Amino acid sequence: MKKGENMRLFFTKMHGLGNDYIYMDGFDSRMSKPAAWPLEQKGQLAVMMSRRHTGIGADGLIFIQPSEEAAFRMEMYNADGSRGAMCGNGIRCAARYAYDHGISTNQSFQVQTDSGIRSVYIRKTDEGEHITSVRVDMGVMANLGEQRVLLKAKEEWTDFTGGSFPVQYVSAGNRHCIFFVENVEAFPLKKAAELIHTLPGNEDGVNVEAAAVEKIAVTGEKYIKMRVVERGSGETMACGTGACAVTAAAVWQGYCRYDENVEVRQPGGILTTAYLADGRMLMEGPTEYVFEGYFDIPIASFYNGTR
Ligand SMILES: N[C@H](CCC[C@H](N)C(=O)O)C(=O)O
Repeated sequence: MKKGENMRLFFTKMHGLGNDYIYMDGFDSRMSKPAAWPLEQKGQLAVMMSRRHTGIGADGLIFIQPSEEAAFRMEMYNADGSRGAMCGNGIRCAARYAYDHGISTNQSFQVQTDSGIRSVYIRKTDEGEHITSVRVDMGVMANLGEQRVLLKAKEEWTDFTGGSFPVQYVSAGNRHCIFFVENVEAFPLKKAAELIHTLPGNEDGVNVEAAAVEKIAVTGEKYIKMRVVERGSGETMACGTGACAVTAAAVWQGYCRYDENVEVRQPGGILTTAYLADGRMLMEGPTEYVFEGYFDIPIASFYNGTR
């Protein structure tokens, strides 16, 4: 391709609970093998395409790439161009895409991620006509320790008086920091996330959640309410790895039990998780197509990140 020319990039936009990503298919013969593109350019592309006004609009960009170890390899970038190691809503959508496009012909298959191989299962209606959800074995959740953080009320924080909060760090293949709070909606999550990012150990970023374990009044059944400010994407409507991390933390803190299904309710909808006694976390939830199309970028802007 010559300087001054456009490069045409085909994509499919999908979302899981409103956590929306642009998917680019490295198996698609119309594309010039994105697996070979330099990482920096893929990050720049994520920034350009994710912009809500001048791009396609998304929380990030996910490449579905050929793999020697699994049906495909998932390579994810946040909206700010940073690389993400794992994405729970993303892996469900990528798996759904792979099944629908013949990349896997089995309903059960494996996906390679930057934090290891994950097993996925495409669940269908009894007649086998429709896909109802995708379940993922999210692997082992690692306890990265607890900390007490002081959120001081700043003058401009008129709605928040501050306080000292215990937080739980969890790796769900990516890093999470969880505040268990009384009122998830009222908690100043953005401010809390800003503070958490300044603490030692979080230099490379961290996904920050506010969560509460609540009960359905009539049945007494427990569920988790959660909001998230994601590393590299800001506040999103939902986070799959976040739901898993919060479920593990709720079990460690004694709010929930091993081997029980837990509903994690987020602004974008509900995910079901189950923390198995053997340490694995299962996550199941919906996947939706939004639209597909192509994105033309002038080759020059691809190399300097503008559009
Ligand atoms: N939304 C995602 C997480 C994206 C990962 C990310 N923000 C990071 O760790 O850099 C999820 O459903 O799990």
